[in-house]
Amino acid sequence: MANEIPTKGILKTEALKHYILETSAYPREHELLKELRKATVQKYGNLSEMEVPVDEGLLLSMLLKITNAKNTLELGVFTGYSLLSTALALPDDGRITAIDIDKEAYEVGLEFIKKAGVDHKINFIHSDGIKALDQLVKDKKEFDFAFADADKSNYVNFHERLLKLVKVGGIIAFDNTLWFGFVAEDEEGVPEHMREYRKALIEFNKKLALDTRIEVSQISIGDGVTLCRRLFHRVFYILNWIQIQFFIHFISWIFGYMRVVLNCVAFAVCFSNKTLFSLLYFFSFCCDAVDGWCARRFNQVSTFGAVLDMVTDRVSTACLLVVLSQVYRPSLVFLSLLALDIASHWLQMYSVWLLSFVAGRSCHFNSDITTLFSTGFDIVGLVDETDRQYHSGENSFRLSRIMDTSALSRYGKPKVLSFQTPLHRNTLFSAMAKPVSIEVYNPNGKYRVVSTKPMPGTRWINLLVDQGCRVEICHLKKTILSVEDIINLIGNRCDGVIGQLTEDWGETLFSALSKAGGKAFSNMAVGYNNVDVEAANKYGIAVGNTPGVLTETTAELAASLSLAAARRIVEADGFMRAGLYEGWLPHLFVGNLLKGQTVGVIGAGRIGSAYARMMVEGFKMNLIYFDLYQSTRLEKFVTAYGQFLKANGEQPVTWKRASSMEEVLREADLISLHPVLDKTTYHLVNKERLAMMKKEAILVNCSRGPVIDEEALVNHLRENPMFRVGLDVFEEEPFMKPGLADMKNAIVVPHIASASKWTREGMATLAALNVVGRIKGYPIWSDPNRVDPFLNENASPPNASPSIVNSKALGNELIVIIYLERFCHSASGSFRLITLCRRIKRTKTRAILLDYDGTSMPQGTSAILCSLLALKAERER
Ligand SMILES: NC(=O)C1=CN([C@@H]2O[C@H](COP(=O)(O)OP(=O)(O)OC[C@H]3O[C@@H](n4cnc5c(N)ncnc54)[C@H](O)[C@@H]3O)[C@@H](O)[C@H]2O)C=CC1
Ligand SMILES: O=C(O)C(=O)CO
Repeated sequence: MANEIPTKGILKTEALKHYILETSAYPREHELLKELRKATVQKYGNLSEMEVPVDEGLLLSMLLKITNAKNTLELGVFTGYSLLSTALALPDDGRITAIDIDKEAYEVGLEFIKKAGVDHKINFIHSDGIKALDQLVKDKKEFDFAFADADKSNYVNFHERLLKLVKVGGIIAFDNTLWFGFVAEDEEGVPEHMREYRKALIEFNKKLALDTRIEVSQISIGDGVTLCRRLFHRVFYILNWIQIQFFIHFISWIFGYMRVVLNCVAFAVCFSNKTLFSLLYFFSFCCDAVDGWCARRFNQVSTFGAVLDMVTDRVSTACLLVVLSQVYRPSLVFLSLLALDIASHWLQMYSVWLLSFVAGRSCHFNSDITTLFSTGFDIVGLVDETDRQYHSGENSFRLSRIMDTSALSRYGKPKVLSFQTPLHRNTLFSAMAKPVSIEVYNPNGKYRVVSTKPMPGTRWINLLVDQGCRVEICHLKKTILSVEDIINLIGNRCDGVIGQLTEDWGETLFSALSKAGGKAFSNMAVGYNNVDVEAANKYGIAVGNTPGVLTETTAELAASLSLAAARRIVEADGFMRAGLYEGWLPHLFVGNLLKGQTVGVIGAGRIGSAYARMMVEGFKMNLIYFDLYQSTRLEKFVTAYGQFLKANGEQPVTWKRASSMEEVLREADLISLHPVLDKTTYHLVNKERLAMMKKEAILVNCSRGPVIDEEALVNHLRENPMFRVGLDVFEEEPFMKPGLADMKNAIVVPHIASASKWTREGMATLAALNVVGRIKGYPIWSDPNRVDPFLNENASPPNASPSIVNSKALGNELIVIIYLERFCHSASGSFRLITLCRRIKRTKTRAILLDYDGTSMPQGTSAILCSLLALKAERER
């Protein structure tokens, strides 16, 4: 009994603990964790209780994912249950520094860690905890997350070190902080061998509760886990080493007053003695007053003020020296004043180091303001003249401008700044109230490109950085940025912005961008109804969009909504989850069969055509479409597919180009809207047009919300329960018109039609290339329907902007794109290609030759070679 360890858990009953484990923990436990648990019990028997319990392992895993931790520290590994849980939760490039004095136990788990294929994430340090932590502190390592489960009597010491190692906002988790529940029991009832840790943990818990550097949450899982979120701010001072103004100010202020007092005393003494001395003292006193006035009046901004301040300062000291040496022994006076002066300067200089000593690792000094704003310091002390120009690479910042709230808030991260005047203090505090977070890549880049939102993938960032851009990504926790927010982001100097369809890009923003020297804006969207292109033209700013890359993804969502509406999938899902399903019934959720019915497409552009092809080919539907232009390729596709079906003895599909939209509405069973949103398509589907549709028709909208009059739609849905809609977009996003959410015959999703990983990464890439292309003066890709060369991750993109919607208005040069496939059918095609290539060469037009797979051929490839390649490719097909 003496060395037995009670089972872990502080819950009311064992049964409750088992309930938790059986119900939610064991079913979710990774197979290899299960095996590791068994192996630990086999080797360590009852001591295996030292291992992290399963539900705690799941908590750790979730915490790591929620916090996007990448670099973690584990202190006390034992056989590695929490280590394996962590390794499984971290991304592939995540890293764990694991420290334990017992290598043998670690090796028990290593086998399973290797089996899981996550051993590359672990750096095991076989060492005593304190020693290893000290070394990490010395090496200036930084972690997102730390898990401490080692010698409990050392928790206080671990904590101090971990606070230096875990970044601000990062989490330190201490295990066993309720020590089998013994922390709340009298010592007598606690087994002797467990008393030492009980005592240490009681002390430790008290300390944590009072520690202002952290936020604490005590979790009653296992035998207690305490989560500490590091709050302690890193202090960052921009210093001008010659004038450490903040401290000089503070101390010279004290000494200044001391001098005034001294003067007064001396003045009083001397007055009774000699009139001349009194006059000199009086003069000295005046000098001090002028000194003070100068400091306030000019705030040391103007050189004149600073010089005057300095001169009066010196004169007043000199006067004091002269006067005092008349009264007392000159050498004594001189020496004591000199000592005072030196002491004051010494203090001024060293107070900064003193501060750094007090703040420890948290205090950093630098005069590079770019680093300051990009490294995420929480407190920034500006210790300098307010109008100093800071340089960092090619970026320069005027501190006085940064002091302006709007400019400051765009840098976001620094929250508190030291200051020289109340004016600045107010500005800085109002900036603090509005924290914005900006992530910066390539701080020394030549061109400043701002993205108003983080965008998926990293290729777009890399491409911008490769082209010499400093990339600033706004992480403001606000879904829709206001015009003001974006003006702040643009700031004084900005070459280009990547924005979102939720932002209002009109006159105000284009004017601000133009003033900041901007040349390009790109929507991360194909639709650009949020952009006033005329205003952009006025300021000579290129407007980009991202066509093509989202065609199939968007069409797939339209198809999904069509099926979900036709087969009532969402309604049925809700029914099932509500526990209403009692067994199969002939009438249960009967919907529409699509095969053989007519699909209507309004707006048969890229997405509309792709959707039509999916529905025709996938579900053998007949097509009726309406568009301002004929879609020959779509018609050819349906004709060919119809012939194929016929040849196989099936009912052929048909197509029809409607002469009016109404014709589509009347005839189709399923209608999908894919036009652009402009004046002609606003409320295209209104009350009257809804009434024209079949009572059991399905309407899908993956274009833009205002294409449908949503209020009229809600009424129509209410009056026609068999009419169904699938909506991805809404008239006043993010809101739905009253009543829509209650309609069972409506399926609503939050504007996710283009939300596939590949597409969103591609959209980001196209948007970035639009912007950088224009900044660098590249020509514009003339075929936005074929943007594949820009999306090929294995090749450099062509030196062009993929899609600029106002290229004509701006008079930009277009790139001529030659598709080999168009010329490769015959020798005559090949000859035409040679002629074309020669002409292009002669006229010095920029041209890009596209191979079959969409990759661009090296510039300057000879025409003959191209045609040979074309012929060869044709033969291989
Ligand atoms: N919900 C979502 O997440 C997404 C929505 N969209 C929306 O879909 C729209 C279409 O995108 P794409 O197919 O790539 O553009 P697109 O330009 O290839 O196709 C638009 C088609 O609408 C036609 N059109 C214009 N005015 C019309 C009118 N009054 N009546 C009938 N047809 C008209 C045009 O002739 C063109 O064929 C975008 O403008 C965007 O607003 C696009 C992608 C994703
Ligand atoms: O590209 C667009 O227009 C979108 O709606 C993005 O999903």
